[in-house]
Amino acid sequence: MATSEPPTSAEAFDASKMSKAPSKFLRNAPQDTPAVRVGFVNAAVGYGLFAARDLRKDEFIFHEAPLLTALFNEKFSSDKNLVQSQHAAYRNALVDGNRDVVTLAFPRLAARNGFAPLPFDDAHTVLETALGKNLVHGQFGGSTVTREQYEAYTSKLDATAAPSEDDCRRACLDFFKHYAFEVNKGPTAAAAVLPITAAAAAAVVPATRDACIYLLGSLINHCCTPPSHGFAFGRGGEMGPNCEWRIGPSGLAQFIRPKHICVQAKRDIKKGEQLTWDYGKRFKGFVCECSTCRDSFMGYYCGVL
Ligand SMILES: C[S@@+](CC[C@H](N)C(=O)[O-])C[C@H]1O[C@@H](n2cnc3c(N)ncnc32)[C@H](O)[C@@H]1O
Repeated sequence: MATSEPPTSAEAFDASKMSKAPSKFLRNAPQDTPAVRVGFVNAAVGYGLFAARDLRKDEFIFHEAPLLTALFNEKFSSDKNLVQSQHAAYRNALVDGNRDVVTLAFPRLAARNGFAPLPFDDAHTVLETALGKNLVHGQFGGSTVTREQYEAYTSKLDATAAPSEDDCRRACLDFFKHYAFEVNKGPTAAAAVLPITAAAAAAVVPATRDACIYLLGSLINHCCTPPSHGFAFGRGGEMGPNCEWRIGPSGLAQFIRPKHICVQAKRDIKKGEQLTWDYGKRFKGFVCECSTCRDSFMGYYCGVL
Protein backbone atom coordinates (compact mmCIF):
# COMPACT_ATOMS: atom_id res chain seq x y z
CA MET A 1 0.00 0.00 0.00
CA ALA A 2 1.30 3.44 -0.83
CA THR A 3 -0.98 5.30 1.52
CA SER A 4 -0.66 5.42 5.27
CA GLU A 5 -3.71 4.16 7.08
CA PRO A 6 -6.13 7.08 7.32
CA PRO A 7 -7.74 7.63 10.68
CA THR A 8 -11.01 5.77 11.13
CA SER A 9 -12.48 8.56 13.22
CA ALA A 10 -11.32 11.78 14.74
CA GLU A 11 -9.72 11.24 18.12
CA ALA A 12 -10.21 13.21 21.27
CA PHE A 13 -7.20 15.38 21.91
CA ASP A 14 -5.37 13.96 24.90
CA ALA A 15 -3.47 16.75 26.61
CA SER A 16 -1.74 14.22 28.90
CA LYS A 17 0.27 13.07 25.89
CA MET A 18 1.79 16.52 25.67
CA SER A 19 5.05 17.19 27.38
CA LYS A 20 4.70 19.19 30.59
CA ALA A 21 7.26 21.61 29.22
CA PRO A 22 5.68 24.75 27.83
CA SER A 23 5.53 24.56 24.07
CA LYS A 24 4.67 27.36 21.73
CA PHE A 25 3.62 24.73 19.23
CA LEU A 26 0.48 22.62 19.70
CA ARG A 27 -0.13 23.67 23.25
CA ASN A 28 -3.92 23.74 22.96
CA ALA A 29 -6.55 21.25 21.90
CA PRO A 30 -8.18 22.11 18.57
CA GLN A 31 -11.62 23.65 19.00
CA ASP A 32 -14.82 21.74 18.28
CA THR A 33 -15.97 24.02 15.49
CA PRO A 34 -14.76 23.80 11.87
CA ALA A 35 -11.53 25.70 11.37
CA VAL A 36 -10.78 25.45 7.64
CA ARG A 37 -12.58 25.44 4.32
CA VAL A 38 -11.33 24.78 0.85
CA GLY A 39 -11.80 27.71 -1.52
CA PHE A 40 -10.72 28.93 -4.89
CA VAL A 41 -8.01 31.59 -5.29
CA ASN A 42 -7.80 32.06 -9.06
CA ALA A 43 -7.18 29.96 -12.15
CA ALA A 44 -3.39 30.33 -11.85
CA VAL A 45 -3.09 29.48 -8.15
CA GLY A 46 -6.02 27.03 -7.99
CA TYR A 47 -7.46 26.00 -4.64
CA GLY A 48 -6.36 27.19 -1.23
CA LEU A 49 -7.37 26.70 2.42
CA PHE A 50 -9.25 29.47 4.21
CA ALA A 51 -10.10 30.12 7.85
CA ALA A 52 -13.69 29.03 8.57
CA ARG A 53 -13.73 31.25 11.68
CA ASP A 54 -11.36 33.59 13.48
CA LEU A 55 -8.28 31.65 14.56
CA ARG A 56 -6.08 32.76 17.43
CA LYS A 57 -2.30 33.05 17.37
CA ASP A 58 -0.79 29.66 18.31
CA GLU A 59 -4.09 27.86 17.76
CA PHE A 60 -3.69 24.20 16.80
CA ILE A 61 -5.73 24.04 13.59
CA PHE A 62 -5.52 20.42 12.42
CA HIS A 63 -3.65 17.11 12.55
CA GLU A 64 -3.88 15.09 9.35
CA ALA A 65 -2.76 11.68 8.10
CA PRO A 66 -0.95 11.53 4.76
CA LEU A 67 -2.86 10.61 1.64
CA LEU A 68 0.14 9.40 -0.37
CA THR A 69 3.59 8.27 0.68
CA ALA A 70 6.40 7.63 -1.78
CA LEU A 71 10.15 7.92 -2.00
CA PHE A 72 11.50 11.42 -1.55
CA ASN A 73 13.04 12.91 -4.63
CA GLU A 74 16.07 14.65 -3.18
CA LYS A 75 17.35 16.20 -6.36
CA PHE A 76 14.11 16.27 -8.32
CA SER A 77 15.75 13.68 -10.55
CA SER A 78 13.86 11.38 -12.82
CA ASP A 79 15.39 8.28 -11.23
CA LYS A 80 13.28 5.31 -12.32
CA ASN A 81 12.53 3.99 -8.84
CA LEU A 82 11.50 7.36 -7.50
CA VAL A 83 9.26 8.03 -10.43
CA GLN A 84 7.73 4.56 -10.20
CA SER A 85 7.14 4.90 -6.49
CA GLN A 86 5.41 8.28 -6.85
CA HIS A 87 3.29 7.10 -9.76
CA ALA A 88 2.29 3.90 -7.96
CA ALA A 89 1.40 5.88 -4.81
CA TYR A 90 -1.00 7.96 -6.87
CA ARG A 91 -2.53 4.97 -8.64
CA ASN A 92 -2.98 3.12 -5.34
CA ALA A 93 -4.75 6.11 -3.84
CA LEU A 94 -7.38 5.99 -6.56
CA VAL A 95 -8.78 2.66 -5.40
CA ASP A 96 -11.24 1.90 -2.61
CA GLY A 97 -13.69 4.69 -3.39
CA ASN A 98 -10.97 7.31 -3.11
CA ARG A 99 -10.89 8.23 -6.74
CA ASP A 100 -13.31 11.14 -6.65
CA VAL A 101 -11.72 12.82 -3.66
CA VAL A 102 -8.18 12.46 -5.02
CA THR A 103 -9.28 13.62 -8.47
CA LEU A 104 -11.08 16.61 -7.04
CA ALA A 105 -8.39 17.66 -4.61
CA PHE A 106 -5.76 17.55 -7.36
CA PRO A 107 -7.59 18.17 -10.64
CA ARG A 108 -4.50 19.26 -12.58
CA LEU A 109 -2.80 15.94 -11.87
CA ALA A 110 -6.01 14.06 -12.67
CA ALA A 111 -6.33 15.79 -16.04
CA ARG A 112 -2.76 14.83 -16.97
CA ASN A 113 -3.65 11.24 -16.06
CA GLY A 114 -6.65 11.29 -18.38
CA PHE A 115 -9.40 11.72 -15.74
CA ALA A 116 -12.02 14.25 -16.77
CA PRO A 117 -13.28 16.58 -14.01
CA LEU A 118 -16.54 15.62 -12.30
CA PRO A 119 -19.62 17.73 -12.99
CA PHE A 120 -20.01 20.46 -10.35
CA ASP A 121 -22.98 18.87 -8.55
CA ASP A 122 -20.98 15.71 -7.83
CA ALA A 123 -17.80 17.67 -7.19
CA HIS A 124 -19.51 19.95 -4.68
CA THR A 125 -20.70 17.03 -2.55
CA VAL A 126 -17.21 15.58 -2.39
CA LEU A 127 -15.52 18.95 -1.75
CA GLU A 128 -18.04 19.67 1.02
CA THR A 129 -17.50 16.48 2.92
CA ALA A 130 -14.60 14.31 1.88
CA LEU A 131 -11.54 16.54 1.88
CA GLY A 132 -11.41 16.39 5.68
CA LYS A 133 -11.48 12.60 5.79
CA ASN A 134 -7.84 12.20 6.90
CA LEU A 135 -8.13 14.55 9.86
CA VAL A 136 -7.24 13.15 13.27
CA HIS A 137 -7.78 16.42 15.15
CA GLY A 138 -9.50 19.59 13.98
CA GLN A 139 -12.55 20.00 11.81
CA PHE A 140 -13.10 20.65 8.15
CA GLY A 141 -15.77 23.22 7.27
CA GLY A 142 -16.52 22.23 3.66
CA SER A 143 -16.07 24.19 0.48
CA THR A 144 -16.68 27.75 -0.68
CA VAL A 145 -15.89 26.89 -4.31
CA THR A 146 -18.80 28.13 -6.45
CA ARG A 147 -20.13 26.52 -9.61
CA GLU A 148 -18.75 29.41 -11.69
CA GLN A 149 -15.27 29.12 -10.16
CA TYR A 150 -15.19 25.35 -10.50
CA GLU A 151 -16.39 25.34 -14.08
CA ALA A 152 -14.06 28.16 -15.12
CA TYR A 153 -11.12 26.33 -13.48
CA THR A 154 -11.81 22.84 -14.78
CA SER A 155 -12.75 23.96 -18.29
CA LYS A 156 -9.11 25.03 -18.70
CA LEU A 157 -7.85 21.61 -17.57
CA ASP A 158 -8.21 19.56 -20.69
CA ALA A 159 -8.01 15.92 -19.66
CA THR A 160 -5.30 14.31 -21.78
CA ALA A 161 -6.92 11.64 -23.93
CA ALA A 162 -5.34 8.23 -23.26
CA PRO A 163 -2.03 9.45 -21.79
CA SER A 164 0.90 7.04 -22.03
CA GLU A 165 2.36 5.47 -18.89
CA ASP A 166 5.31 7.75 -19.39
CA ASP A 167 3.10 10.88 -19.47
CA CYS A 168 1.37 9.73 -16.27
CA ARG A 169 4.68 9.15 -14.52
CA ARG A 170 5.97 12.54 -15.56
CA ALA A 171 2.76 14.16 -14.29
CA CYS A 172 3.25 12.46 -10.90
CA LEU A 173 6.88 13.54 -10.76
CA ASP A 174 5.84 17.18 -11.36
CA PHE A 175 3.06 16.82 -8.81
CA PHE A 176 5.32 15.50 -6.06
CA LYS A 177 7.84 18.23 -6.82
CA HIS A 178 5.26 20.89 -6.06
CA TYR A 179 2.98 19.26 -3.48
CA ALA A 180 5.02 16.83 -1.39
CA PHE A 181 6.54 17.37 2.03
CA GLU A 182 9.89 15.85 2.88
CA VAL A 183 9.26 13.55 5.83
CA ASN A 184 11.45 11.46 8.12
CA LYS A 185 10.95 7.79 7.50
CA GLY A 186 9.02 6.35 10.40
CA PRO A 187 9.68 2.89 11.87
CA THR A 188 6.95 1.40 9.68
CA ALA A 189 8.11 3.11 6.54
CA ALA A 190 9.31 -0.04 4.85
CA ALA A 191 5.73 -1.21 4.49
CA ALA A 192 4.54 2.16 3.29
CA VAL A 193 7.14 2.69 0.61
CA LEU A 194 6.76 0.93 -2.63
CA PRO A 195 8.74 -1.17 -4.49
CA ILE A 196 6.48 -2.35 -7.11
CA THR A 197 8.48 -5.24 -8.43
CA ALA A 198 11.13 -7.45 -6.86
CA ALA A 199 13.67 -6.07 -9.32
CA ALA A 200 12.77 -2.51 -8.43
CA ALA A 201 12.89 -3.41 -4.76
CA ALA A 202 16.39 -4.75 -5.11
CA ALA A 203 17.49 -1.62 -6.90
CA VAL A 204 16.03 0.87 -4.44
CA VAL A 205 18.75 2.70 -2.60
CA PRO A 206 17.56 2.94 1.00
CA ALA A 207 16.31 6.49 1.35
CA THR A 208 16.16 8.27 4.67
CA ARG A 209 13.27 10.46 3.67
CA ASP A 210 9.79 9.95 2.31
CA ALA A 211 7.60 12.31 0.33
CA CYS A 212 4.07 12.76 1.67
CA ILE A 213 1.02 14.40 0.16
CA TYR A 214 -1.90 15.56 2.32
CA LEU A 215 -5.47 16.23 1.29
CA LEU A 216 -5.65 19.53 3.17
CA GLY A 217 -2.02 20.25 4.06
CA SER A 218 -0.96 20.07 0.41
CA LEU A 219 -3.60 22.64 -0.56
CA ILE A 220 -2.01 25.40 1.52
CA ASN A 221 -0.42 28.01 -0.74
CA HIS A 222 2.89 29.79 -0.35
CA CYS A 223 3.39 33.28 1.05
CA CYS A 224 6.76 35.03 1.14
CA THR A 225 8.17 36.13 4.50
CA PRO A 226 8.82 39.87 4.40
CA PRO A 227 12.44 40.85 5.07
CA SER A 228 13.10 41.75 8.68
CA HIS A 229 14.49 45.19 7.82
CA GLY A 230 10.93 46.42 7.26
CA PHE A 231 11.35 47.29 3.60
CA ALA A 232 8.03 45.64 2.74
CA PHE A 233 5.04 47.81 3.56
CA GLY A 234 1.64 46.18 3.67
CA ARG A 235 -1.77 47.72 3.11
CA GLY A 236 -2.41 47.42 6.80
CA GLY A 237 -2.60 44.28 8.89
CA GLU A 238 0.21 41.79 9.28
CA MET A 239 2.07 40.52 6.27
CA GLY A 240 3.65 37.22 5.48
CA PRO A 241 2.70 33.61 6.11
CA ASN A 242 0.16 33.03 8.86
CA CYS A 243 0.70 29.31 9.58
CA GLU A 244 3.45 26.89 10.50
CA TRP A 245 3.58 23.12 10.45
CA ARG A 246 5.29 20.11 11.99
CA ILE A 247 5.41 16.56 10.72
CA GLY A 248 5.75 13.56 13.01
CA PRO A 249 6.31 13.40 16.76
CA SER A 250 8.77 15.86 18.20
CA GLY A 251 10.08 16.51 21.69
CA LEU A 252 7.13 18.56 22.84
CA ALA A 253 4.33 17.01 20.80
CA GLN A 254 4.71 13.24 20.97
CA PHE A 255 1.08 12.69 20.04
CA ILE A 256 1.73 13.56 16.39
CA ARG A 257 1.90 10.28 14.51
CA PRO A 258 4.81 9.53 12.20
CA LYS A 259 4.31 11.30 8.86
CA HIS A 260 1.20 13.10 10.08
CA ILE A 261 1.14 16.87 9.66
CA CYS A 262 0.01 19.39 12.28
CA VAL A 263 -0.81 22.97 11.36
CA GLN A 264 -0.86 25.88 13.78
CA ALA A 265 -1.66 29.60 13.46
CA LYS A 266 1.46 31.79 13.54
CA ARG A 267 -0.65 34.84 14.32
CA ASP A 268 -4.33 35.80 14.60
CA ILE A 269 -6.16 34.92 11.38
CA LYS A 270 -9.49 36.44 10.44
CA LYS A 271 -12.41 34.32 9.22
CA GLY A 272 -12.16 34.07 5.43
CA GLU A 273 -8.41 34.81 5.31
CA GLN A 274 -6.34 32.36 3.33
CA LEU A 275 -3.99 30.07 5.28
CA THR A 276 -0.43 30.26 3.98
CA TRP A 277 3.08 29.27 4.86
CA ASP A 278 6.48 29.96 3.41
CA TYR A 279 7.62 27.12 1.13
CA GLY A 280 11.21 28.18 1.83
CA LYS A 281 14.05 28.51 -0.57
CA ARG A 282 13.39 25.36 -2.58
CA PHE A 283 12.53 25.58 -6.26
CA LYS A 284 8.99 26.91 -6.52
CA GLY A 285 8.36 26.94 -10.25
CA PHE A 286 5.51 29.45 -10.25
CA VAL A 287 5.13 33.19 -10.52
CA CYS A 288 4.34 34.18 -6.95
CA GLU A 289 0.96 35.80 -6.37
CA CYS A 290 1.17 35.96 -2.58
CA SER A 291 -0.04 38.96 -0.61
CA THR A 292 3.48 39.93 0.46
CA CYS A 293 4.54 40.22 -3.19
CA ARG A 294 1.30 41.92 -4.14
CA ASP A 295 1.40 44.49 -1.36
CA SER A 296 5.10 45.29 -1.44
CA PHE A 297 8.26 45.08 -3.45
CA MET A 298 8.82 41.52 -2.24
CA GLY A 299 8.25 40.06 -5.70
CA TYR A 300 11.75 41.30 -6.32
CA TYR A 301 13.11 39.20 -3.46
CA CYS A 302 11.13 36.04 -3.53
CA GLY A 303 13.25 34.49 -6.24
CA VAL A 304 10.46 33.09 -8.37
CA LEU A 305 10.19 35.89 -10.92
C1 LIG B 1 1.15 22.74 -2.64
S1 LIG B 1 0.20 23.27 -4.00
C2 LIG B 1 -0.99 24.33 -3.27
C3 LIG B 1 -2.41 24.00 -3.79
C4 LIG B 1 -2.71 24.49 -5.18
N1 LIG B 1 -3.09 25.89 -5.15
C5 LIG B 1 -3.81 23.66 -5.83
O1 LIG B 1 -4.90 24.17 -6.12
O2 LIG B 1 -3.58 22.49 -6.08
C6 LIG B 1 1.40 24.30 -4.71
C7 LIG B 1 0.98 24.91 -6.04
O3 LIG B 1 0.02 25.95 -5.82
C8 LIG B 1 0.33 27.10 -6.59
N2 LIG B 1 0.75 28.16 -5.66
C9 LIG B 1 0.98 28.05 -4.34
N3 LIG B 1 1.34 29.23 -3.81
C10 LIG B 1 1.35 30.11 -4.81
C11 LIG B 1 1.66 31.50 -4.89
N4 LIG B 1 2.05 32.21 -3.84
N5 LIG B 1 1.58 32.10 -6.10
C12 LIG B 1 1.19 31.40 -7.20
N6 LIG B 1 0.88 30.09 -7.20
C13 LIG B 1 0.97 29.44 -6.01
C14 LIG B 1 1.47 26.71 -7.52
O4 LIG B 1 0.89 26.19 -8.70
C15 LIG B 1 2.15 25.59 -6.75
O5 LIG B 1 2.86 24.71 -7.58
